[in-house]
Amino acid sequence: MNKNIRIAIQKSGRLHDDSMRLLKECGIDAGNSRNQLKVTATNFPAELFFLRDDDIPEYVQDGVADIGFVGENVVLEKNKKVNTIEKLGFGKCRLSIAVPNKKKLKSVQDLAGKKIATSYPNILSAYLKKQKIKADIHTISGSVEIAPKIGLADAICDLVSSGNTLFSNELVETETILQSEAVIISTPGLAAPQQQLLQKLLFRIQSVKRSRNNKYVLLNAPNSQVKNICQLLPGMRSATVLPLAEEGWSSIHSVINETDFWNIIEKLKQYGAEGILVIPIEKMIL
Ligand SMILES: Nc1ncnc2c1ncn2[C@@H]1O[C@H](COP(=O)(O)OP(=O)(O)OP(=O)(O)O)[C@@H](O)[C@H]1O
Ligand SMILES: O=P(O)(O)OC[C@H]1O[C@H](OP(=O)(O)OP(=O)(O)O)[C@H](O)[C@@H]1O
Ligand SMILES: [Mg+2]
Repeated sequence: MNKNIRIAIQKSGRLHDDSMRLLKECGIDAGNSRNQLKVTATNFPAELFFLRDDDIPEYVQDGVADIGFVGENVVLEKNKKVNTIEKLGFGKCRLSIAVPNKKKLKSVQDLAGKKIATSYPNILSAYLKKQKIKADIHTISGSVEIAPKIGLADAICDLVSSGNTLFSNELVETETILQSEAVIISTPGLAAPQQQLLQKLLFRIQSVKRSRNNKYVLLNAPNSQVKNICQLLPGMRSATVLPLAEEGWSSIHSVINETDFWNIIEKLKQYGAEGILVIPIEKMIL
């Protein structure tokens, strides 16, 4: 019986490096795996399969791989029988409809009877059906943004992140169909040993994600403000307060969420905090 968990990762492309980095931060090392299609991790019972991202949902559905790291956009488009387990926080993008900026196609309704080029025919057709619009979907596997310019389509439906590709092809986004990021998918009916390994991996991934979203803060504050500052910085259980050598002052240590960071820093300054240090956290285990 296989004692390893088999993990499908994109071979090359947008998700490869972030997937490998995440595994590494979870203590799973695949050594120098650049040109191999299958490697065995050295310090975790895992095998990594390097595949085209389009194939990952099917391999996971069929149990060839136990789990896979892949974009939600691909999971929805392929519509295979897999379970989506966890968002990974990278590969963030959106699937949008865009039209040439000189054309008068402002709303979705204007797409009726038009030709739309996309690599996501299933997601697009479900969306158009929901909007009760009949349009002609033209499926292509890449370079979608060029389609209107070469007379292949009136509009496109493709992934957008910075918007640079749309801009340089004189396209404007009119509708967002889907927000996407990389996720873990798993095969239905995962065997017990692999289920245990998946739980172990998820525990590690959640600790890494939490640490990426939080910062360790150290600061000095007058004793009169310690209570106010501790309310602002509740930390994991509570802030740590230590006396400074200088009478009347304390050092406060805590953890804050990245998204609250600047708002809280401003308030800390108002409470007289000084010498504020903000330090990345490597792992965060509750
Ligand atoms: N511009 C982007 N910004 C952020 N994430 C993106 C972007 N474009 C795509 N992604 C995410 O990364 C995934 C992989 O994108 P990539 O362009 O590498 O795919 P691909 O060319 O189909 O690769 P493959 O050779 O494996 O088939 C996409 O499915 C999506 O989830
Ligand atoms: O909004 P932007 O930041 O410009 O990103 C969007 C582009 O990124 C993706 O392609 P990618 O660059 O991965 O190349 P590919 O088409 O070869 O997959 C996507 O298909 C868009 O073309
Ligand atoms: Mg692909």
